[in-house]
Amino acid sequence: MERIVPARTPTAPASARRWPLHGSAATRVIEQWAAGSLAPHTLMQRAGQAVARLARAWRPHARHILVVAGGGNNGGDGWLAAALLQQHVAGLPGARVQVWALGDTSRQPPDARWARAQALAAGVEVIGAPPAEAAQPDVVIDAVFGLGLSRRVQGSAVDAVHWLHTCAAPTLCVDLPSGLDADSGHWWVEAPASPPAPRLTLTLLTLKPGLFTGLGRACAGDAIWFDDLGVSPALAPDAWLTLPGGWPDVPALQRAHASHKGRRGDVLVLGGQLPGATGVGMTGAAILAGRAALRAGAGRVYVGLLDGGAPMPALDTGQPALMLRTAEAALASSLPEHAVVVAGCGGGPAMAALLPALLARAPRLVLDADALNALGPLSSGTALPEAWVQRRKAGWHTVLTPHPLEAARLLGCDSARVQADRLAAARTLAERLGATVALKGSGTVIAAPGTPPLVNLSGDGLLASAGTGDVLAGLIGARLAAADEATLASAAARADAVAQAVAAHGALTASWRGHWPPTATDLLL
Ligand SMILES: NC(=O)C1=CN([C@@H]2O[C@H](COP(=O)(O)OP(=O)(O)OC[C@H]3O[C@@H](n4cnc5c(N)ncnc54)[C@H](OP(=O)(O)O)[C@@H]3O)[C@@H](O)[C@H]2O)[C@@H](O)CC1
Ligand SMILES: Nc1ncnc2c1ncn2[C@@H]1O[C@H](COP(=O)(O)OP(=O)(O)O)[C@@H](O)[C@H]1O
Repeated sequence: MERIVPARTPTAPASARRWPLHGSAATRVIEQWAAGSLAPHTLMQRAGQAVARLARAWRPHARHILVVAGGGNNGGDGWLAAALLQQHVAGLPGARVQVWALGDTSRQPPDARWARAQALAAGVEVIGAPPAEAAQPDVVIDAVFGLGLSRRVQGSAVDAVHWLHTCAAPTLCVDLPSGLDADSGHWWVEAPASPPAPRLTLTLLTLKPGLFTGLGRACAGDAIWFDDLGVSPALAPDAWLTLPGGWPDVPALQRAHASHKGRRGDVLVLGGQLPGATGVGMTGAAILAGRAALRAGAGRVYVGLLDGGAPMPALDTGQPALMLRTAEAALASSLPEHAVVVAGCGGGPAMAALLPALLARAPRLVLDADALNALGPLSSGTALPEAWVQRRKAGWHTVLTPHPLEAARLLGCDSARVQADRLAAARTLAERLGATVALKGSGTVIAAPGTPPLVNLSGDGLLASAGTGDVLAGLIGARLAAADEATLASAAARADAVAQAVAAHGALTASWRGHWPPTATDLLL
């Protein structure tokens, strides 16, 4: 059994911290393959044992244990855990193991029927409704739905799932929090996704993508544990969960004595509309991206501001090393050809006019915010603009960093649709544009053509404030600027590089100990 969340900060090389993610279809194949080579009920026995072991380790003094068991094999895991916990607490004062049984037991699959028989033989108490408020259990085990849920919850299970998500007792979820879609992190029931009590999830056999993106992290609780039930899946993963370290590599920079700023890579940020005639300024966004690129080790960082008729600031007093200029001046130079261009942060509508030149000139281009909005819908029914075709032919690198609404605009749908299947949304955009896509949010998904997507493990809700996306864009710019062309040769390598920057960005809040949540500027201190 391994704890995946909270993650330990990696010190190992980039590839050391990655775990295969298998969706429901792949997990079924693995389950069938394993079940075929093991004695009957072995997998469920191992699953029930793992659940009981973790429940005891987490709440060693629990005497009143409630298992909420559904009608399928997820419920089976719960029934077996109840049998084992009953044996453990039997004879202790106040001991009580109850199973709130849902579903039609006459339709239980064979493994679950066997597990239920074990529990009844062990003497667990079966109940048909939740315990009264006054008799709150010390710990609850959520075994209503696991892998078998792929549509809206119906019937009596609705109330049970709602109860589970509002009850005040610590809750251990078996395989998946009931209500969560294993593949997408979509939530299939009307109930608060963030429960009030401490909870953890023990996922079994495989790690499922839905636990780590969308609403997965919010529903799964403070910790996610994994038990492979002794089975090593010989099946290619649908995606990878990543926590790459190794960047920025400060010791390597210290060792590079003969280095100079020209070797560390240049970044040009284009955006940051100044408050001109419209009175609306977004200069800070470009400054944040520039500061982040500099902080992360880029040798020279230029910020080209969209002037909008307002006077240019002479410098960024917080980071005077940033070289400020107008966007026009930046574009009149050769910077777009040789620097990594990060375009769009606070760019406003003026970004649209600059975009064609950037697409045609910048071999390494990161498109964020208003640069994405300026792209317009790139729905599959229409031909891609010629500039995209040419970029692909030339093997140029484009990174898109949409948040869900920006992704929805690009896909011509709404953000709920994007959030309902973040992996699919990121993959679609990446394949369509031949680009690397970082779909931001809880569990940022990094997708590139022809390679399984990556789901980032670092970061948390402390990042949910204005400007943190600009910081990420700057970090990605710096990461690309640090790479020589050979190391970005494949789509998978480019995705890895972007994933390193996303992981470093998420890690910025991990050590935050301030009284207040950090602002985007605080992240760069
Ligand atoms: N076999 C083994 O040895 C191992 C199994 N393992 C465990 O099995 C789990 C998968 O079990 P599973 O395939 O039986 O699915 P599960 O999550 O229990 O759901 C099925 C039940 O839910 C019901 N139901 C579904 N949708 C519904 C809805 N919308 N609204 C209402 N009801 C709905 C459905 O009812 P039905 O659709 O049949 O009417 C049925 O009763 C997996 O997550 C893991 O915990 C692992 O430990 C490995 C070893
Ligand atoms: N709950 C969360 N968990 C992890 N990361 C988050 C969460 N909320 C926001 N973030 C991250 O914060 C950043 C916000 O970016 P964005 O929405 O573009 O903000 P802005 O445009 O104001 O800079 C993204 O990198 C996103 O992944």
